[in-house]
Amino acid sequence: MRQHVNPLSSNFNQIEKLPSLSEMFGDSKSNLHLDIGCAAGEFLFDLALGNTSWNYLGIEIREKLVKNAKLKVIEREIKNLYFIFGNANNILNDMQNKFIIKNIKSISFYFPDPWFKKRHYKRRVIQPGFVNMLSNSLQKGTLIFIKTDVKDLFNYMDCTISSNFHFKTIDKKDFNYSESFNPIKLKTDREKYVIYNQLDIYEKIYIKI
Ligand SMILES: C[S@@+](CC[C@H](N)C(=O)[O-])C[C@H]1O[C@@H](n2cnc3c(N)ncnc32)[C@H](O)[C@@H]1O
Repeated sequence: MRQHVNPLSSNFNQIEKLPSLSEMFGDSKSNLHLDIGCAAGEFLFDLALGNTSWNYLGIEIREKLVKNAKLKVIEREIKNLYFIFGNANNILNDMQNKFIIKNIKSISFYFPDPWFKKRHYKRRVIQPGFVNMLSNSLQKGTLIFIKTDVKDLFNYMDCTISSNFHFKTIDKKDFNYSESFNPIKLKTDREKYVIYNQLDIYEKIYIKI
């Protein structure tokens, strides 16, 4: 099992300067989806190649994975996909990067690192302060998708997001995926593993009101 990267390490205090949306994407006006903790980005490559009318942005804290993903984007000449290295919390809290939050239509937190020990909960990517920042900066109507196979982590994320009154739960049954960032319900690597091993999946969708 891989060692989780501690996002609170000072290694991640330095944030890479992000290019503008028009430097990141061929058509900067397309709807933008942000995937937080995208690992090697396989899910985003599948989405970007299958759904060229959306732009996709991945943030990942493991630098090597991001370097490789960036090289693959260049080699394959994909114009609607971009990767950022670093701790998502630091990147999105940075004033210079507010333009990203203002422009996103949806965010996914799919199978984030669970950090099982109570003293490590503060390393989990979804934190009250982070949700508060999102609620202050996201446009109304922006969607947040969470998924995990860890019940305790699901309860923690759900409680953190639901206790912010700017976010309302959307009933999954009423949700029309065909117009979302993931029209054909592609799955992440972790989700494929979880399904193969017949583990439970806990998920929820929220909308900024
Ligand atoms: C369990 S993996 C899941 C990967 C992928 N989302 C999936 O469903 O297959 C969680 C990923 O989140 C990354 N990660 C954890 N904390 C992060 C943070 N604060 N910012 C960015 N990435 C983070 C980890 O390095 C890891 O690649």
